[in-house]
Amino acid sequence: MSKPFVSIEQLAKIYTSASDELVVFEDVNFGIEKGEFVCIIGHSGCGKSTILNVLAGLDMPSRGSIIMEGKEIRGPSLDRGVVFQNYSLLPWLSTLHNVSFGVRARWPQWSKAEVLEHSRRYLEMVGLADSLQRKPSELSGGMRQRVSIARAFATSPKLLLLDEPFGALDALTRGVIQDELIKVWSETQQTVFMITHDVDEAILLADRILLMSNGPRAGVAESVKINIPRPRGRATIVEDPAYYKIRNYLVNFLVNRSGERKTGDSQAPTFIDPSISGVGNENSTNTETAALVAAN
Ligand SMILES: Nc1ncnc2c1ncn2[C@@H]1O[C@H](COP(=O)(O)OP(=O)(O)OP(=O)(O)O)[C@@H](O)[C@H]1O
Repeated sequence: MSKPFVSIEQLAKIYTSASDELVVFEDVNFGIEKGEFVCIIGHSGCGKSTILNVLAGLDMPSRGSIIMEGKEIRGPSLDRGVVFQNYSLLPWLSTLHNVSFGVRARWPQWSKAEVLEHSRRYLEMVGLADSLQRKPSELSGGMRQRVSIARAFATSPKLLLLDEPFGALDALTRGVIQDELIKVWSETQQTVFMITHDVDEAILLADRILLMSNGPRAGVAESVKINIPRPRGRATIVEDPAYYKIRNYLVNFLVNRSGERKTGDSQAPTFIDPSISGVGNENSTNTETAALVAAN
């Protein structure tokens, strides 16, 4: 069988001190297909950001490797774009130049006009056409995160890594930017790996959700297929018959099963399709439980 676009193989992260050894996660194996939107969910400290940082080339695993298009990831590259929760914009540059900075680095042969036109187009997609000349300090948190998203997509990375990009935003802004992310993603069909603590956000955005067991010695326990048809919208997705089955399944895992240890974990995570009859009928529909999980 051919390898997926990105292949995470036997990944482990271990911190050692003079007196102690912390195995954050081990035997992590999964693949990401080209054009796929994959979300990863798990309780705090299980190692989600570490996995994302290894994918970005910003951290090294203690064991195992990540192979992208046949080549091992060993450092940062323009092939991989990252959006962090804290925006990380350059404060002295305007909105437009925060985006064009990356675009110019990506396509050095382009003329200045081409670079600016391309950057402007992505800022328009996220609703910032009227704020091109503003500095980050003159933007709200939501607007700053839109700039980060435009900047990441504008350089057309082969893999886009989103580390809880909406974690610091209020619920209303978060919803609007989720819609914008869906719009940009459906226009570009880029491959996305995203960390979120929000079960509803993951169902809205993902083709597949990876569920991590708790650390230490965390692992990717299950891979949950989200077969709700696209386009998806926040208002309409709840009407899909599969929605609550999937949601219940995820909440049940996080509340009741994420602490379970699997033995012989070295294989791919169990593949689950909660829309199939008999799967995901756990009784945990209430919003409070989901909010609790989202906050953890
Ligand atoms: N330099 C370090 N030395 C020791 N332990 C570390 C170091 N960096 C991270 N850790 C530990 O690694 C674990 C995983 O951290 P990571 O940030 O990847 O988790 P996470 O799942 O993304 O958490 P959260 O959801 O809270 O962001 C944590 O327990 C953290 O304390």
